[in-house]
Amino acid sequence: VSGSNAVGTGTGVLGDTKSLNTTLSSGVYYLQDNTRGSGIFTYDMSGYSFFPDFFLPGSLWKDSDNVLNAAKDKAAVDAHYYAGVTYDYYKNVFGRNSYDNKGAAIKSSVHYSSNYNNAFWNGSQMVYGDGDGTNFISFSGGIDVVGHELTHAVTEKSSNLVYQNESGALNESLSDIFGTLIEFYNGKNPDFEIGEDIYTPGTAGDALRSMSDPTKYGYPDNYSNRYTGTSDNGGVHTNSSIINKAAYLMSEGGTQYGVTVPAIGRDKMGAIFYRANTVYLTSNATFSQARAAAVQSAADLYGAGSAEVNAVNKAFDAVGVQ
Ligand SMILES: CCC(=O)Oc1c(C)cccc1C(=O)O
Ligand SMILES: [Ca+2]
Ligand SMILES: [Ca+2]
Ligand SMILES: [Zn+2]
Repeated sequence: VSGSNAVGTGTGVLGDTKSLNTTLSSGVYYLQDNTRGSGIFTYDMSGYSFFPDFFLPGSLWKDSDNVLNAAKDKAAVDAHYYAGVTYDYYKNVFGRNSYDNKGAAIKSSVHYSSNYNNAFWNGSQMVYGDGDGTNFISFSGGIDVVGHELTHAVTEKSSNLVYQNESGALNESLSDIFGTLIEFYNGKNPDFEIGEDIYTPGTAGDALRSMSDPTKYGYPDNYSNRYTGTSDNGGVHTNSSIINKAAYLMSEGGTQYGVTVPAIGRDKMGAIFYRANTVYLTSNATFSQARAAAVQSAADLYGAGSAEVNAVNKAFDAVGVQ
């Protein structure tokens, strides 16, 4: 909408208060943030569940008084706010202007379908279900989830890794890696777990996936244990854990299967994977090619014989990827 920039307040999925960039137009406030790129726009799908995709993005979220503290506001508040944090991360850390590096508008729809236990990037926008309330609550309540979804768009505009088999697992891992780095950038209860804030509200301490110990949830932490079947596009949400573990080890250090990996820290790990995604990886990359891309990226950034290059090699050794 055309109008004037405003700042509202909102209550998030977890009950936390945050300020929101909104737009005032003809006496109505909209979740339209004009301060970032070509804007961040959050829409309402109102839980409509009959062929919902036909109705995406839904209606631009409107509010009467710029105070978004109602129950139905929470998912929209977090989708909007965390999209802004994700924009800020890519802009401030890598100088990237939105997911396409050309300031593309960022669109999110919340209350997609009903009891919908998923979140996804549909090729044009982010879409968030509210969960069934037992297995999941509103997906936009997890900053690592929001960062994960928008990173699918970054990847699509960069390596464009094909969403199946090893390239698909790499695609998924990049989303988990940057979803996590965005969670650390935001600075509130950061961890190397995925989706912990919106998974099983009745159970504390669990998550969808763990980067530090994938086996906690039955996922592989080495290439020899990879899934080779056809479900989930050839195990993209399973085999991603192999690369997630390598990224975790590079960042935090550790030893597994007799291989000790020295820590280089989150920022350098992020810089290496960002350069791999934007400079070296091709759409059909294998895990082995991802290792080569990460090694080359580390060499470019820190020198061929650097401690960072050594850490990358050791991390991929530790997960059995040559
Ligand atoms: C951490 C975010 C995530 O994994 O979202 C998905 C879910 C919950 C189900 C199916 C696909 C995705 C995805 O975005 O890969
Ligand atoms: Ca997390
Ligand atoms: Ca839980
Ligand atoms: Zn994903």
